[in-house]
Amino acid sequence: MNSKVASESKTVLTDLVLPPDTNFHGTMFGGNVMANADKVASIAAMRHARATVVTASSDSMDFIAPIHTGEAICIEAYVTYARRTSMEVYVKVEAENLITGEKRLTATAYMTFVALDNMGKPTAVPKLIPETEEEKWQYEGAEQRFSIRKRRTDERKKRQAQKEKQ
Ligand SMILES: CCCCCCCCCCCCCCCC(=O)SCCNC(=O)CCNC(=O)[C@H](O)C(C)(C)COP(=O)(O)OP(=O)(O)OC[C@H]1O[C@@H](n2cnc3c(N)ncnc32)[C@H](O)[C@@H]1OP(=O)(O)O
Repeated sequence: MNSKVASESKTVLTDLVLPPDTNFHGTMFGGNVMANADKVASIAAMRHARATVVTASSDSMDFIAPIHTGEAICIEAYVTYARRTSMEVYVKVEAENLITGEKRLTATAYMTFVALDNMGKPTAVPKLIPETEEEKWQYEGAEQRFSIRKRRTDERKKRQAQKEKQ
């Protein structure tokens, strides 16, 4: 299967944060941030795979700073690593003060998507070629993040199997 460069998957969304998107503090609901991040990241994964995808997991999403009503939410995502059928996607969420132009980092996450074929079964995706320094740094860290994720998944499967035996 062909290889693809990371920049081919890059996906960006900018939206205005309005009162219905926000909570009692006048800042954007964390759940809304996560839903938007999932949407942008899934587009990045589909651009890489050129297939439909499902979200398999999301590593912890760190909420670093709030996004206020009237600011823009800017989300950027790209594929950082491709395994056989799964892809790791890095998502970065920033807030932009539209008057001053100041941008702040507000959240980051690594999400994993699995490409599916027409039968809904996992299907192979192209390998990833990192080009920029940041892409190479992300690519090199992916193996370690994968092993942490795998340990978590294996432990869950083991506990589940033990429960089913009881
Ligand atoms: C005009 C018409 C156009 C039509 C065009 C329509 C386009 C419309 C597209 C919509 C797209 C929107 C995107 C929304 C995204 C959701 O909202 S999806 C909804 C939420 N997610 C789900 O419901 C997923 C539920 N989970 C599952 O279905 C299964 O667990 C999975 C993820 C398919 C994996 O199944 P499995 O049996 O474990 O498969 P298995 O073969 O063991 O593993 C497959 C791969 O998954 C990986 N994996 C499995 N579990 C995990 C895990 N927990 N963490 C990380 N990786 C994992 C494995 O490592 C493996 O990776 P590779 O080594 O192959 O690279």
